Amino acid sequence: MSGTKPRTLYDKIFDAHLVETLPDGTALLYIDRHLVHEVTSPQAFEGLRMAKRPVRRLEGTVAVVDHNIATDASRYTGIDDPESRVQVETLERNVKEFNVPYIPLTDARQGIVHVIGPEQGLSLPGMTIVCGDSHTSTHGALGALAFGIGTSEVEHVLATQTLLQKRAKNMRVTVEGALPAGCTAKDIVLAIIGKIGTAGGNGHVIEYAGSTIRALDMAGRFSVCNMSIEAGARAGMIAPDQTTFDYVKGRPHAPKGEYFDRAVEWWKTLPTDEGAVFDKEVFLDAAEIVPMVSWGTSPEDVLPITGTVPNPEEGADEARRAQLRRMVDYMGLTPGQKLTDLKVDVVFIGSCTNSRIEDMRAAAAIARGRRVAEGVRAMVVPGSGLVKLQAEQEGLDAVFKEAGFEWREAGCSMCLGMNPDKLTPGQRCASTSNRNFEGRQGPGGRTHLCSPAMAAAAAVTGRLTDVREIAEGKH
Ligand SMILES: CC(C)[C@H](C(=O)O)[C@@H](O)C(=O)O
Ligand code: SF4
Repeated sequence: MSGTKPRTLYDKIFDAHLVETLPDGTALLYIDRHLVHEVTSPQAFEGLRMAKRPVRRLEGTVAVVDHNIATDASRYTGIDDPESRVQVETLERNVKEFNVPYIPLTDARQGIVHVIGPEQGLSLPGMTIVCGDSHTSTHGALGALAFGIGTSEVEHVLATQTLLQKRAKNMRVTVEGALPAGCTAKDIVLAIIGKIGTAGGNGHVIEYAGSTIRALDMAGRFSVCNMSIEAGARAGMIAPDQTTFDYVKGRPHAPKGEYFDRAVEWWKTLPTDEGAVFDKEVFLDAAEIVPMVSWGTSPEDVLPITGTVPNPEEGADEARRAQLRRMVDYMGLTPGQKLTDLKVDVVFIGSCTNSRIEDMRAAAAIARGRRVAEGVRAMVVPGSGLVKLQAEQEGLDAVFKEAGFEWREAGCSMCLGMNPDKLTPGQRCASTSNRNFEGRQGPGGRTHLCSPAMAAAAAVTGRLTDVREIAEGKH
């Protein structure tokens, strides 16, 4: 502990969970919540089995399937792909054998691990939260320390409920001012990564601060923290405030009554102290943010939708020029081409970045009374069964279906090519997910990351579109 020295949100949660510091300076941290999915857990359970160890703290652990499952009715009749099938069946066997709490496919609460954690109140402010998944940073939006771990660490947490960690450096990204029309949390985080690059957060935990961040609802905060890993950071966090407490209150696993009030008292002590020093600080003026879209194959290769495809020959050095040439080629682009001239084949609205009810509403607002353009496949994939139910209660499914969108079951879906929802080679997709790597949505697929409203706009016009034109009645 650092006595009266002003501390950051990250330092406070880290210190509160410190079991001991090893001679080499590595910290042993207590882990409050361990989320488990089918991709990164098989060898971890196998390790326990071989060592004849039980899961140390069952009530701190919860498992769900999300990556490998289909998002149509075929999900209930078995998985065709052998690798996917083995992963799902293995998880189901493991949770039975080890008694781990499990949310099965047939349960309305099933969904993407980073959507259901907060939704169920399993992820709470002040917690340490881990999962064998890089986008665990999402949960940091609650004012928690949440990060992805590798499979051997999954085994360590299962066995001991602790984790060995090196303390990260503190970085603060401050965004100030009112968000311009047509812009969302997704545009904020794409703009941040565009500015600091995919290595900008290396070795750091990012705290997002400033009036623009404070004004975001929880869904927006999850979107921002979700992509911290795309900026190279270990985790992303936002200080808990009234927005957080209101979100958490009444959730199934959140503390109740007097316990909730006591928890809030502690949560209120977590925000970074006045005078705490950050190792790195970045500032953004919200007024400069415009609806963003990625054009290349890395999340830092983003541009305002009003932009044009860069000319690789203008790259700073030969390495960058070669990289730009490759991206332009892979993405099937011509330098100087207007981004709004790019025709899309597929639109994907979903993923742990943008599949909450607020995202569904934002996309539906654009879809309402319009039609998906000829030849475009547009799919909407809610992040959980409960998001799906809520959207249906609000009539959003009808809005989407009338407009020609597919309305699917919850899962990771086309965010990554691990289940039947895939792009075919050469297909161009406007996607609300978080990664645009080569082949990410299927071999040869071309991904353009954007917000739900921007993705819906692309669906109805058939090309990348400035959502502000829709608001102006141009489409
Ligand atoms: C499958 C899993 C390990 C992976 C991750 O860690 O992020 C996936 O969720 C992803 O988004 O690429
Ligand atoms: S939705 Fe995408 S990013 Fe999120 S956990 Fe699933 S595969 Fe990973």
